[in-house]
Amino acid sequence: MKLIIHYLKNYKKMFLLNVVSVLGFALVELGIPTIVAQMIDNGVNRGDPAYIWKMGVLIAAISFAGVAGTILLGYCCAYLSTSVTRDIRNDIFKKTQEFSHSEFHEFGIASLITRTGNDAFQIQMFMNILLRTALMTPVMMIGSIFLVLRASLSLSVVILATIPLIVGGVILVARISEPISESQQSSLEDINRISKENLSGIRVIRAFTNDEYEKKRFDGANSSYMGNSKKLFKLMSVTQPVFFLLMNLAGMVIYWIASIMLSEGTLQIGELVAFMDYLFHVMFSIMLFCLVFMMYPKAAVSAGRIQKIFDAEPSIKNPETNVQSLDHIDDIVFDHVDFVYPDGEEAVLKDVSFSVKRGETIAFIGSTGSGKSTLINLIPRAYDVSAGRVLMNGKDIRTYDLESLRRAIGFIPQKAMLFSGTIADNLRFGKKDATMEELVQAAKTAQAYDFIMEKGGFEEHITESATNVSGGQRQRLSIARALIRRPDVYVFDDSFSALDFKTDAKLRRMLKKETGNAIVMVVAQRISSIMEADQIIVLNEGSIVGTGTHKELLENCRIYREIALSQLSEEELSHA
Ligand SMILES: Nc1ncnc2c1ncn2[C@@H]1O[C@H](COP(=O)(O)OP(=O)(O)OP(=O)(O)O)[C@@H](O)[C@H]1O
Repeated sequence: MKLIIHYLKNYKKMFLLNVVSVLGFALVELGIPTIVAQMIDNGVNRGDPAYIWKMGVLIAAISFAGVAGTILLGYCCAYLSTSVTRDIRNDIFKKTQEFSHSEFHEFGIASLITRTGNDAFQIQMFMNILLRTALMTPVMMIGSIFLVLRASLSLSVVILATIPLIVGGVILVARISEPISESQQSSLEDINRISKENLSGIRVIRAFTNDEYEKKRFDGANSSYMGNSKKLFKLMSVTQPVFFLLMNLAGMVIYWIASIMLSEGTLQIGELVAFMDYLFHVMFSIMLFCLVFMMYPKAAVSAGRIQKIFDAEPSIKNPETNVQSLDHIDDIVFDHVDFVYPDGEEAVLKDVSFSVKRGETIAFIGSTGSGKSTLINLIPRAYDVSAGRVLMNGKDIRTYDLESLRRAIGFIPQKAMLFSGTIADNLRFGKKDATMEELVQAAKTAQAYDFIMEKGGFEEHITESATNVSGGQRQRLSIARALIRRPDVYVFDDSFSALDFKTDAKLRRMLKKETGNAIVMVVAQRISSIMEADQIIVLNEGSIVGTGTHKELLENCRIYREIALSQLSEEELSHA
């Protein structure tokens, strides 16, 4: 509720209109039975057609006002519920943009998608009912109970005795349904996660003929969702008839008492008609109240899950005071850096120190899992160091404005990620206003120009998940995308791995010219990709075990020599 009220504050005028339409609606609904009662008792019973006509016209006029009020109410509810849901979705998206890797890891992508889609939708449904009924129910209930009491005190006793039974039942149903709703949402999350994994990994699944296993896995999650939904439906299907039964029993008792009162002359027929109308309104209000109450647990679970996103504090953020913009990067220094993943126990990087300055190329090599990607991920602050410091221009990178820091870095990730759209759109992701000349130049340097032309040019479409380009083509496009930015620092995280040796060599030669005055940081598995670097760092289990040029390392670093020997012939090595 706190979440909904918070967002409703932005729509005060519309909310006020909603309140007015509710009051109008209630006035009409409660006014008509009183007029009908007078029409029967003073017009029909006394045979006064003029009075009947007068009252008839009044009822028609009020009914029209009622219709207008109902339409207005529907409009206000739809407007408010859809607008608030849109705002919630926008804010979830905005918030997740601030998340660092840790928060994505903590929530999980499938869960974030479910929260943005289904959870927000649950709130929309709930709000729609809430806005119709939350205001109307108390007004109608209080108004009709007052009128019922005024019409006949003895008949009212029956209604007043029924209300606590219904309200108690509603509270019980809500208590039972809350944990079921929670499990239902989490099984929906499992369905989303498995679907996502299956659809994006369909080739691997087929190659390993795991279709059956995956079908079972999906069926498991789907059946669990069905089981929870069935429990909720069962609960509702028992609840509604029980409520109706209670209402009908109350109605029967009322008719029985009323028949005695009519025969004694203590009740008039018009009063009975009005009374039954009020009774209907009391019961109808309670029914609506029940509906809100039954939807509440589901919406509360969804709101709680969304609130958790809003409450999550991004672990990487701008400094609170003295934020400095980083307009250029002259050097990068790692000063005794240690790093432990948030959910890890052991340090993945241990006492790592090195420095690199403009115009230099530094390379990182080491066995898989030695910490190369982790190390370079510290540069754009995907994570922050656990101990030590990363310095740029002599200052800790945590003192710089995060956006300006990331703008100065051209990061080419291990897994090349392209977006659906044209090739030009993807390249301009690096620089929105890049000219065609800039696109061509970057594509040529990244050795992508020829295949772009073969594919039909820069306006050719990249499909979802970039399935219409090969792994090597994806890598070259993501290199071109970074080149367009002309950043101060290039970070290549194993970005040449899918290229053949010839293209790799040609690309590096072209890159050298393009990146001349920048800092270039390269992670690679191939010695040939890094042997010309000014400085090579050899990592082993998170620690630096060698630093130097290719030649120096061949002489004094055993691990480097072993890697080199496994890839190059003695002859190639002797020419190094
Ligand atoms: N998000 C994470 N959470 C916890 N541990 C992680 C995470 N990412 C990586 N690791 C662990 O950190 C260590 C270093 O991983 P990293 O990816 O940096 O190695 P790498 O040298 O780049 O390996 P590769 O050459 O295979 O890419 C590994 O033991 C890995 O399991």
